[in-house]
Amino acid sequence: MHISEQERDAVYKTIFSRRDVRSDFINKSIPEDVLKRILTAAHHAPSVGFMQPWDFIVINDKVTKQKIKHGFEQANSVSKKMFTDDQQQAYQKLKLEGILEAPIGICVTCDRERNGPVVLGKTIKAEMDLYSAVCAVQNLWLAARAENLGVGWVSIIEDDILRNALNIPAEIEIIAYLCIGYVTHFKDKPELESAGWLPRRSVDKAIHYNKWTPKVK
Ligand SMILES: Cc1cc2c(cc1C)N(C[C@H](O)[C@H](O)[C@H](O)COP(=O)(O)O)c1[nH]c(=O)[nH]c(=O)c1N2
Repeated sequence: MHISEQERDAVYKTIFSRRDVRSDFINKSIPEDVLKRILTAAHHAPSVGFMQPWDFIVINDKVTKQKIKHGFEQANSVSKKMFTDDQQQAYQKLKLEGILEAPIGICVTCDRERNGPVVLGKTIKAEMDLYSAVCAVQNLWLAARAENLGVGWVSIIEDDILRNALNIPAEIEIIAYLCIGYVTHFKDKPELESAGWLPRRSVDKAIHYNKWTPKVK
């Protein structure tokens, strides 16, 4: 199947305008068919040995979200103290989640035992199932952007909070908690860039030919 120039441009537009959304969610529900499309896109991610190790828990219950928000708050206050005094000042101004504002949350999990103990492509590097589940997250993130839905990844939370709130057994790995919803707008730049936390690194510094070479940050 040939991809036209216009279709190619739409893919790049989606990639470059995707944002991690925390503060711009609006109170508008996501139609079932739209949700199904983005989850189907996630489900079509590449996976080691075609293992498809992911599951998607859709959270729309307020009490459950409140438990998760509380878990974030606890983890965030611990996290803040890990930074230098100057960084702490900047850190506390950042909004790092939209758990209650987003109409739904999606927890992406990884069943490491799916399809048995020996998996094609995972025989030497056991962590490949986890990376596969992250590929599903990225597919979801981009599909959501193409649907004009914002997504925010919340990783400042202990797994046990999500396990208890969402009934996730110990043998299932937690990959991501995502907040999803329609937004007032998509910001032009990452919030951490606008806030002066870190600049975007030049792509040329990330590209190496033939061997890894140390480069300035
Ligand atoms: C694995 C992982 C985990 C997190 C994130 C991302 C990823 C990939 N990001 C979002 C992150 O800050 C953001 O992607 C970068 O700042 C770049 O911004 P854009 O995504 O381009 O808007 C994120 N953001 C946030 O506000 N709270 C969080 O806990 C996390 N956790």
